Amino acid sequence: MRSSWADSVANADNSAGAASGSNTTTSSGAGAAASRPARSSYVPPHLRNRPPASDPPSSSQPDVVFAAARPSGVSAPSTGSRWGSGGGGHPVGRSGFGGGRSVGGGWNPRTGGWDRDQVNPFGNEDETADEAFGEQQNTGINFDAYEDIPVETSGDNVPPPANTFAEIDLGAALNENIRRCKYVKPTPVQRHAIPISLAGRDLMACAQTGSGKTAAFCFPIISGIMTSPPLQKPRGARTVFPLALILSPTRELSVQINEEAKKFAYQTGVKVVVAYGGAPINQQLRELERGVDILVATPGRLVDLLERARVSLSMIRYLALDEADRMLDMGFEPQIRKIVEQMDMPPPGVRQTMLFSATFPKEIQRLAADFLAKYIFLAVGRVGSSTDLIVQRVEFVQESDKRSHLMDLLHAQRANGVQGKQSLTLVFVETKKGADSLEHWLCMNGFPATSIHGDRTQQEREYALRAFKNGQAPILVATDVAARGLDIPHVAHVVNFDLPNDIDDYVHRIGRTGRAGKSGLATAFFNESNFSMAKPLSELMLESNQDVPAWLNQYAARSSYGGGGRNRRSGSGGRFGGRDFRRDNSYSRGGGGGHDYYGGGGYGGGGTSSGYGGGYGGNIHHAGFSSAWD
Ligand SMILES: Nc1ncnc2c1ncn2[C@@H]1O[C@H](COP(=O)(O)OP(=O)(O)OP(=O)(O)O)[C@@H](O)[C@H]1O
Repeated sequence: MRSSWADSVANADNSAGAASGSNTTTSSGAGAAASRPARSSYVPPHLRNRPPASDPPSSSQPDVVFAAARPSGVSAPSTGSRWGSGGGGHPVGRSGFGGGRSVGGGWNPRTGGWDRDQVNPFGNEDETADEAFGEQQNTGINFDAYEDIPVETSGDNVPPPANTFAEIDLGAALNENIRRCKYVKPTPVQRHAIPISLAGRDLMACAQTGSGKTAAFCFPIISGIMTSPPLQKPRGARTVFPLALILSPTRELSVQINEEAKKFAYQTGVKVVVAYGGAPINQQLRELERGVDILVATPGRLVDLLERARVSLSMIRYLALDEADRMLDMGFEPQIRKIVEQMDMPPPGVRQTMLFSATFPKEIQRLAADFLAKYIFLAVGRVGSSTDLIVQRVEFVQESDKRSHLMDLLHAQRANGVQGKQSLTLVFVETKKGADSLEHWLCMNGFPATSIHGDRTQQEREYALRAFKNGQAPILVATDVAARGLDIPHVAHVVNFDLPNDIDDYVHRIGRTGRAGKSGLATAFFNESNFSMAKPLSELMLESNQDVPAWLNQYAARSSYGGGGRNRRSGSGGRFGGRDFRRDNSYSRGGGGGHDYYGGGGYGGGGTSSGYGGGYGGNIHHAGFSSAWD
């Protein structure tokens, strides 16, 4: 562990220790597991060791909270205040401008006019941006934590990384928004990915959760649209022609990317619109008709819009898939192929394609290559690794003891002040039913909780997320619908109440904490039913400098390779095996019609476009760090 962030991690560690130390329901070894006491009837922790009358469960708090977690007359989320009060043009990048809340708009440098529809996504933040900048530069964001991360790039003629935003020519308006976002310097994935994308190259990028991938694909898209000459868009009856498409697997993530992209695109003249399922399509159609350059969408809603001929992809110049491995796994692949290959989108090589995720199993990399042309592979940290900003704990908890154990953790957090006003806990469970039932049980026991899963209406999902973010319900019980991409400040603790079957899902889940250089805590409940996860979990923990319990190592030793789940860690032949699949000697696609390949990589010939010229160009940058990366 490095000293720059050791203190904060140690604090989290202490609280975790306190949180788990009080518990006697967990055993600490596989051997101990065998001699576990018989199941006892459950007594809520707050009633234990107390006279019955002295501490009755609160009856009012749960009801209030439970009611608060349900929508009633929910209003649409506010995206911020309206910008400015007067009309008239204003120079791009002018600081300290306005901050007013009345109707207004924003300067559109692309049309050279005033854009009435533009909303100031920075709200009042912008009023104080000037003072804040320089004084509170990214308070709480510890970039030193990322400095040592090994970076691997492979591909032909990789553009050099940039160390500062100033080195990258993103344009004045975008630079101003970066300043408003209080981003002082690029994160490692941004340093590498932005110059690659600005050079027009396709990219498959893998970087740890919370390391700034959203900006890494948004900045080049916005900058590219800003600097290119305006295209004459066809005048289809009611069809719109976006120039960029950003696809993400969940509605909430699409909403979040839209909000981020709107900030980055503010006063650039680049219009961002979001379309996702579960929300009224007519409202989204009206938004689209007002103009769209960047369309952020979930696949299902986009297919709907394409089939209604309300969106055409014929002018797409940029395609970004966030959580790309998820987008190309079995659930989504047919829809993605339909959108990308069977509609009117320009082919690879004509459009520019960027794929981003924190995890990228090799079999998915192989599929993804179909969407790319002569691409550069970028890995910041090992592919699929978790950041060591997250303190990971695994505790042996039998199914029947999980609720009691969770309550112990939550009580200890309260006692230790870890769950202060702004400190949030995200609890992952396997099923939607399980989420409902745990939420209800927590509320009944005095813990303000809400839940998010696929059986809740979109309104309920958005309401739950809002209640969680604003601390009204500081415990969110979630299925995997909340596992990827969501950037929620102040999530201090992620609890894997039910472990997933796939180590990549675990990486994304715990990645909801420990973001942007902050530390976080993740606790997993493990029992015999998670046997297949023992090995990948212990490997992952070891790799991210965590203490692996001896009993977990014993389970790992007993488990066979490849058992259960998509265990790419074991399958890829070693802890540090996850990287560009093209470097794998066994890479052979046999006679396919791919667009891009490495010459000499065992590719089976017959490609329809150019081979990967110039031989293999792999680079590994170690910023003063020698690891087992090689
Ligand atoms: N250069 C920067 N300086 C400061 N903060 C940044 C910078 N870039 C991004 N951030 C912040 O870091 C946080 C995480 O970024 P982001 O959500 O893009 O992560 P991610 O890599 O996409 O994570 P995930 O894999 O979970 O989707 C966000 O709050 C974002 O505003």
